[in-house]
Amino acid sequence: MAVYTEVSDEALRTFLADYALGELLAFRGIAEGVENSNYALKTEAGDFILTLYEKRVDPAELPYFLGLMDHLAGRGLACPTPVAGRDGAALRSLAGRPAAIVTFLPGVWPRRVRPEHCAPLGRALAELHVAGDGFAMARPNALGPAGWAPLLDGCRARGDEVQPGLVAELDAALAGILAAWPRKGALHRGQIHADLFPDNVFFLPGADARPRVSGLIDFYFACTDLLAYDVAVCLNAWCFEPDYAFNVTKARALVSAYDAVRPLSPAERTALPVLCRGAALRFLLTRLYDWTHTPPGALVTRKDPLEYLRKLRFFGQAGSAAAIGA
Ligand SMILES: Nc1ncnc2c1ncn2[C@@H]1O[C@H](COP(=O)(O)OP(=O)(O)OP(=O)(O)O)[C@@H](O)[C@H]1O
Ligand SMILES: N[C@@H](CCO)C(=O)O
Repeated sequence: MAVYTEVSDEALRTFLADYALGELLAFRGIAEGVENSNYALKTEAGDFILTLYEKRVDPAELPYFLGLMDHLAGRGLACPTPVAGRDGAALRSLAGRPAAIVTFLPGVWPRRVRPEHCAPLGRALAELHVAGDGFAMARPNALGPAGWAPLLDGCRARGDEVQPGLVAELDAALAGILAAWPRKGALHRGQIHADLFPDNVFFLPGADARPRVSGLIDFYFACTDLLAYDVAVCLNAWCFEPDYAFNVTKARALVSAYDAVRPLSPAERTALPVLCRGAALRFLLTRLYDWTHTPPGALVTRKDPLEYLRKLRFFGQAGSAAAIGA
């Protein structure tokens, strides 16, 4: 569940009085998501999402996230648009937490990814990268290569409880990835989503009944980093079957649709295998950290780290970019 902070009727009415959204018509907590408290809000002005930012979000970073969504939506990307209060500020406070209202996006995220989802996803990712151009703020990727060794150190004591030998395997993988990582300036940088998993991409059927992307959400890992790394995140999150087999048809659809909007440079294409290994390690490490640090009974849903060990091993032996659909 993801309603950590309860909002009383009275607090909500006082909060909404600072917006020009008309009367409140409906309000309910949303169970999905693990990071923040989310509410669906309906007023005379339409449908919105109210988010109360919880402990894992640094309030100092919220102007970047909200500013980026505003910039991308202004460039026509289907992402939530922050709604400003009467005083022009979108970032406010409610029930003792930083809070913001964003526009509601219609659509449903795919519970089971089909090949037909992958081309629209690739196109939407490239559109995000193109639309991010010109956004003036920057945010370093806290979960990028420099963050992996400290994360692994945090898992050292209990990592092998998840699988014997895991920590040594990850030490070796990390060393290999860092040695092969693209040097500074070699690949294009920009604003990336960095967590574009299926539960963050909404689809609706298009006129031809094929899925089309209706919205991208959850920009709270967004940062300024290698654009091709975002492609690597998507190859990890979208292109494996439930039995962990890599589906190269999905990968080709994703990469070629991306490439049609924002052509990958030869250097980006060549780097994709190591970027995929890095992305697999990133999700493995954050999952392993949560797995070994979350007390039983906590509200946070723990995700399986070993899913990403399999992906890391796959990308470690996959070899060329062609083998992973690029
Ligand atoms: N702009 C939006 N339009 C429609 N639904 C939304 C929107 N933003 C969030 N939601 C709904 O709220 C749910 C949780 O949102 P989100 O994934 O951002 O939560 P979170 O707690 O920050 O995330 P996570 O745990 O995935 O990092 C989504 O699955 C979706 O159902
Ligand atoms: N997408 C991440 C969770 C953080 O949003 C994962 O699956 O590990």
